Amino acid sequence: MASIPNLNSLRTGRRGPRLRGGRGGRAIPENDDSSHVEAAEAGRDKVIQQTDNDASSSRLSAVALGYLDDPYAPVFAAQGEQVVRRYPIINRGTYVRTTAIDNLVKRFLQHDPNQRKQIVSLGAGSDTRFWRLWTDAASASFAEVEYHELDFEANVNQKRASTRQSLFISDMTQKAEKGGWRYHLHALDLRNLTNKSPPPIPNLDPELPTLILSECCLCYLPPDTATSVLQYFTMNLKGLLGLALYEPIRPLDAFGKTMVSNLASRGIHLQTLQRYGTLEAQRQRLRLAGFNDGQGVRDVSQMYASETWVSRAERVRVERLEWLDEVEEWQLLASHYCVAWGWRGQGFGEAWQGLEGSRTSSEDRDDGLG
Ligand SMILES: C[S@@+](CC[C@H](N)C(=O)[O-])C[C@H]1O[C@@H](n2cnc3c(N)ncnc32)[C@H](O)[C@@H]1O
Repeated sequence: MASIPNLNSLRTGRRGPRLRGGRGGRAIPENDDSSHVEAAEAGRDKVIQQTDNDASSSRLSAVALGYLDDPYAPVFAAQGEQVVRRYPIINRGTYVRTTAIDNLVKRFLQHDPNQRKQIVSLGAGSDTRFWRLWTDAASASFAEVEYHELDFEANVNQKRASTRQSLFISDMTQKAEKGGWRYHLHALDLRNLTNKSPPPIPNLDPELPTLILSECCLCYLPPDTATSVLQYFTMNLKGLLGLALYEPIRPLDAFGKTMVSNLASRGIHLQTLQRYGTLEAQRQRLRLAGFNDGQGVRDVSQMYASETWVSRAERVRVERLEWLDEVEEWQLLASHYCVAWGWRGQGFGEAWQGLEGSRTSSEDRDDGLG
């Protein structure tokens, strides 16, 4: 399998300046080099932080066209951002990805409804799921929830400012709190969770059944770091534990190669894409990271075609929203993204039962695709 350079090996910031041998064996600090490396690293982080603008503008487009019902999305749009109408295949993809993860989360919340639960959203960016779910929960009386969002400080500061400035959001957050739903926003570089002494995540309760979400987040980390981040949670949380992730797959076919090179031209190297490029590799990855009681994975194209994920009525509704004549392109795009889920503990097995439908082994083989 082709490999890409491990950019993380260039990171020196957390270790302090490297030393190199001077004349006579004297060690001198490599300050000049390390400041360049740090600047390059900060630049790469910034590019990754800004990927949230794409997520936010895709969400706005899908909401404006009626794919998603999300009154909270405009609150977190970048200041002055206009709704840019995305291509129909992008809007449909945003719809499937959002509703698929919602489905996994709601099943988790509905299972054993009197049990207090916890959700940890990695790289949450401008995601609005907390408020959307709370609106549902208020009518469906789901369990009490501790909802944690983690992201880089720059993104968290922006989100915190938006939540404070918007009366609508602060009002909903307060109402949610009265109803037992608490929102926690943490500025944290996830890579620091792999340190020997990781920073604490305030109010994270190790005893609660927990669902971890990574919607296009862990894919920006080197695969080993992504695994270590997951292991931080599998080791520190004691009870039921589940993970739902969404990320691109199949980098090796013609479409995949174009996807990789388009991203590279923007300075984005999706580091897990090569290693976890197939459905089976995603399944195995979850197993090895400690979600070893069960795993499931479907690509977005399979999800859209399955009643388990998108009901017939929803498909009819979605297909009336706008004309999509690039059916082949849709299939291609949608087969290059997947949602994977895995768990430890019986409760998740029950909550997520039957989600893969009638999976055949050939569907998972992905031969020639990834
Ligand atoms: C493509 S955005 C997705 C945002 C959101 N999950 C969504 O789907 O709408 C990726 C997010 O992951 C965050 N992220 C990536 N690497 C991270 C890291 N090492 N620590 C914290 N956040 C990270 C980025 O800052 C960004 O907000």
